[in-house]
Amino acid sequence: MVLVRRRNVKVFTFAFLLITIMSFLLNYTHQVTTNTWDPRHLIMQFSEQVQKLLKYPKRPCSCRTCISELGRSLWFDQRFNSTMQPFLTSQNALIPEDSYRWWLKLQGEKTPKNINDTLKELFGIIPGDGDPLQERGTFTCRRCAVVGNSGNLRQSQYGQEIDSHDFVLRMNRAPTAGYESDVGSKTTHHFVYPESYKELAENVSMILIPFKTLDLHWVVTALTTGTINFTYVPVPRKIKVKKEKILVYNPVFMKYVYENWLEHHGRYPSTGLLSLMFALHVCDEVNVYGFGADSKGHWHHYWENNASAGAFRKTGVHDGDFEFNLTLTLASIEKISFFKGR
Ligand SMILES: CC(=O)N[C@H]1[C@H]([C@H](O)[C@H](O)CO)O[C@](OP(=O)(O)OC[C@H]2O[C@@H](n3ccc(N)nc3=O)[C@H](O)[C@@H]2O)(C(=O)O)C[C@@H]1O
Ligand SMILES: CC(=O)N[C@@H]1[C@@H](O[C@@H]2O[C@H](CO)[C@H](O)[C@H](O)[C@H]2O)[C@@H](O)[C@@H](CO)O[C@H]1O
Repeated sequence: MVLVRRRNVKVFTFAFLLITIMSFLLNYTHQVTTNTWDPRHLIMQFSEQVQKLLKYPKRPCSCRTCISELGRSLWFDQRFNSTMQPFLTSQNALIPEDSYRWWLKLQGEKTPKNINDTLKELFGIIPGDGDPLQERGTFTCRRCAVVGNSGNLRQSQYGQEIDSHDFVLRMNRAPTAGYESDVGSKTTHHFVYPESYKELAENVSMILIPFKTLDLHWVVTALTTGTINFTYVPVPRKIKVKKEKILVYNPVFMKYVYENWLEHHGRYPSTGLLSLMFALHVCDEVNVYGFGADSKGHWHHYWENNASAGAFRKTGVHDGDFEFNLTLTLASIEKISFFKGR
């Protein structure tokens, strides 16, 4: 009797362990979705999962390849720093002195307000707890589309494909209405600075890229008193964005992009490069659309004939050629996919 009970306990324990290990391995890639109870099929799946697990003991995502998996390109591994934090939050709002000094020079602000007071005021109004996009609790494959503003999107018919991503990141004055078949209609995150602000749909997260203290202060006033209406050009006094939807790009991350990736080319990174680098650090798969100058090397737009498209080359604020080559290099090592448009 005791012997039979012991054997039952052993069988039960063995079955329990087998089921636990199997379900762990089957869940490991999230790719096994259909359940068939054919034993041969199960054994094959089991051995496939074991092989993957042995090859990549701690995969960060369930995509075919994950951006943050190192060991594919030395060039990439030497530049990519997964500890860098793309968002400025109330938790990391103490900007180190060297980063602050660098950032302060970007637009040569003459009499900046105290940065700590400004951030305290800002995070007293917006939550400052980062973005759920960054929460990596569940083991998934985050597919992101980064959509630049290039005229090469005209007649591209990329719309549906862009909208199929989990996250769609757009920037500056980029419209979708009227251009859906080429650029899509979905936006989850929109990068702006005061001078490029456009009204956003209610469900879109606004990511402010601050290039000066005044930009941070502008968010405060644009949500309250409406007192700032000019920086180096006129800017909107008020913005219609829910406080919970406002996120802030981290100046420390900006410096990292400038040093590690841009290798000090140009005065500071463009919004396109900042968005792309942001995506590399928060997404598992990144597909890039709307990047590429016209035949004169100017940054033409898909929705307008922008007369000042070449201004950045004259002032040297951005090194468009270096940035473009960087994007192509990332594509050549298959860290991103680049869609060149027309
Ligand atoms: C006159 C001027 O200052 N133009 C700048 C404009 C302007 O301030 C905003 O559009 C205002 O809404 O902003 C910029 O950029 P812009 O808004 O033109 O474009 C966003 C990003 O898309 C990529 N791009 C754009 C056009 C093009 N033909 N090829 C591209 O690759 C680039 O990566 C670019 O960064 C900016 O913020 O970076 C950079 C531009 O130089
Ligand atoms: C064309 C140019 O050099 N304009 C600069 C302006 O640069 C723009 O800054 C934007 C952020 O505020 C964004 O980075 C855009 O891509 C840039 O073209 C600023 O540097 C401004 C500061 O006073 O000076 C203008 O001459």
